[in-house]
Amino acid sequence: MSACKFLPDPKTIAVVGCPFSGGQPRVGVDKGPIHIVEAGLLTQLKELGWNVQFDGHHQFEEISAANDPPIGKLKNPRFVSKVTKAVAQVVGDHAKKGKLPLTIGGDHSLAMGTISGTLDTYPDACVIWIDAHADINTSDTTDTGNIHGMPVSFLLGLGSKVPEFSWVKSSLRPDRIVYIGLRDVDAGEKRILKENNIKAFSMHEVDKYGIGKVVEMALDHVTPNRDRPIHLSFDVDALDPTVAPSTGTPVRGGLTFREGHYICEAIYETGLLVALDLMEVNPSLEDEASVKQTVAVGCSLVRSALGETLL
Ligand SMILES: NC(=[NH2+])NCCC[C@H](N)C(=O)O
Ligand SMILES: [Mn+2]
Ligand SMILES: [Mn+2]
Repeated sequence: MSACKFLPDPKTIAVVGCPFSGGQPRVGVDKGPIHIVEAGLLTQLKELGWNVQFDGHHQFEEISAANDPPIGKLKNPRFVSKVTKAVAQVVGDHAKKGKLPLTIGGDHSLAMGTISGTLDTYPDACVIWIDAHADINTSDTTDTGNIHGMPVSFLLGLGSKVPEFSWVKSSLRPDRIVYIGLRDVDAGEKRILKENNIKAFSMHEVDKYGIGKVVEMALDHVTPNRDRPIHLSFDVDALDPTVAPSTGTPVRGGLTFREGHYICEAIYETGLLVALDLMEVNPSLEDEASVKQTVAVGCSLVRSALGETLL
């Protein structure tokens, strides 16, 4: 295992299971991590040569805010804030101990926490965000009020400040994040991407250049000298719904099975990966075969990002 330049031996993955759905309205995404672990992911990672540490899924019920009316348009703001803050702490602690945090969601609002934890440990880290969506709405631009559509704006410090989220590490620079897979971006989000010069490779660029070139260009943008720690945040809805059907906001025209895995393999090969998120697997959506397929593809994406090769 070549693994990561930033991690001491023995190479250890700290699995952070986050059964959380408060950043969006569809029930079931909180069951994602349980299904993924039950499918045998931890054993599979051990077989790749990793030490795997898992202290059980987080129990967020205790911190659920009973009285949590919207703040502006934001839904469940206190609950999302408390949970993601706890996740930031856990992810940051693991990273500071030289482990690679693997966070399994749960909805994508969790990335506010995971990336805050990464930035706290590696201030010059960059983020590669794989998604059908840009998740960069601000508290001002959001149509839905669902916080899973907003984590990136908080991390960049964009939009009106929401005191509830003042703990979020808003030190991410707009030139240290790059997107791949976008195809459902709200009008306000398009404006934000342009105004902040944020690099994004939509499915149009994947079609035009091919995934190999796109990943190379993405890496050239965020780490031209291949020396910065990488946080990979993978929303399973980046994949085409025929590949990963069980997710809350599916959008047709997505990444193929191989394109998704290629991204993960290529990022592993850089030796720069320091943290990984797998988000938005919802085992309550679609039929049993679809759930099995989505959980299996989630596991194999993670294996590819953590060193599984085809040969
Ligand atoms: N993580 C996700 N699946 N996000 C979907 C976001 C959809 C839409 N842009 C919104 O703000 O609500
Ligand atoms: Mn998405
Ligand atoms: Mn997302």
